Amino acid sequence: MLHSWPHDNFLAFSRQHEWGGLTAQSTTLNNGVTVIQHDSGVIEFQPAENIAKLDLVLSCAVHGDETAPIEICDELISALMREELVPQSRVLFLIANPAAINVGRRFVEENMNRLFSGGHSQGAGLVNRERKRAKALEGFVTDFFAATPSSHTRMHYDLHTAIRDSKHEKFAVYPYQNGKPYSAEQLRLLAALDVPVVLLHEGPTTTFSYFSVNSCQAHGFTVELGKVRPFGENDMSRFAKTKSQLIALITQGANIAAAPELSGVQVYQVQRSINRTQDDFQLNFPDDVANFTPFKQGDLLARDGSEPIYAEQDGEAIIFPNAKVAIGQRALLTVMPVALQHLNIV
Ligand SMILES: O=C(O)CCC(=O)N[C@@H](CCC(=O)O)C(=O)O
Ligand SMILES: [Zn+2]
Repeated sequence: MLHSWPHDNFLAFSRQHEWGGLTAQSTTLNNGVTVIQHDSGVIEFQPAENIAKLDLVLSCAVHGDETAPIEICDELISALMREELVPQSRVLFLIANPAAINVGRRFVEENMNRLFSGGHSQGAGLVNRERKRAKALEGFVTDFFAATPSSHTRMHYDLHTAIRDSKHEKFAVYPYQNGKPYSAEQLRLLAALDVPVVLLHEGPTTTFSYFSVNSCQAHGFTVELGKVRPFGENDMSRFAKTKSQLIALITQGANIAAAPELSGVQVYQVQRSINRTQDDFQLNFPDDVANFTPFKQGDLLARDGSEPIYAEQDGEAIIFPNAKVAIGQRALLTVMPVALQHLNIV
């Protein structure tokens, strides 16, 4: 069924059609930009000529309560629709989970960011709307990147905010690279995005950003921009530098001066990804302990049933601790700082 198009706010439209399944519609703006609404929460901007040779995916609301990235994408989409911004790059915006936005929660039935790269099909016969949506989003991203030559720069920023405070307000998760080197240019672009701290995953995951790396050969990152807050409680001035860099990528492409030098980038290597396996999983530190808090070797971090979990080395720090995750899912990451010169960066 075709819906009035173009409507005056894509986020509101997407929240009205929260699980998608809509017929694609397109329009051409006065400035020659083609806009394709592939589905609810899936909108693509094609410049008349992709001068920048950058194909950029910006996703938000993989978790519905992480509102600051949703507000950023909403503002960028509206500015592009009003022709206040003229893209030189192809941009695909994904408002991943409008249903979770509508209930103000991380997810409705299942954590969408554990459903990519086949996660949506694990567990015999288990089907839910987040699994179907995750699979559909994989298709949109695959088709978006496949539509242009592999010589284009392919980038995917999956924009999040974190549940806890963090010693580093903004940081990116650099997904496992399957043995390929890390990109100096991408690290510098992240620093220019006001994201000077990077976490290197130690193996494959079922996150959205790893899907784009592993299945689309894109530069994909989970970008943590701040703290989870309800709509209207974000101090959007804290995201000004990030938003202006996103505008620069959209309007000038990745060949913009990725200003900051690598020397300003801090890198951590994930040491362990600790899953909750028992009903009685408890963290041994309070909720106000921030991401990147270091512990001493031998400190008790958590108990998984009767199994104690200790810090294995002095300075081992915690990331994303969450005792409420589903059984079998990640309850925390531990990381150690690593020197740039020890990494395979090109
Ligand atoms: O603050 C938290 O506990 C989680 C914040 C968040 O949603 N982080 C992502 C990280 C994904 C990745 O490891 O690339 C997630 O947990 O899905
Ligand atoms: Zn998130």
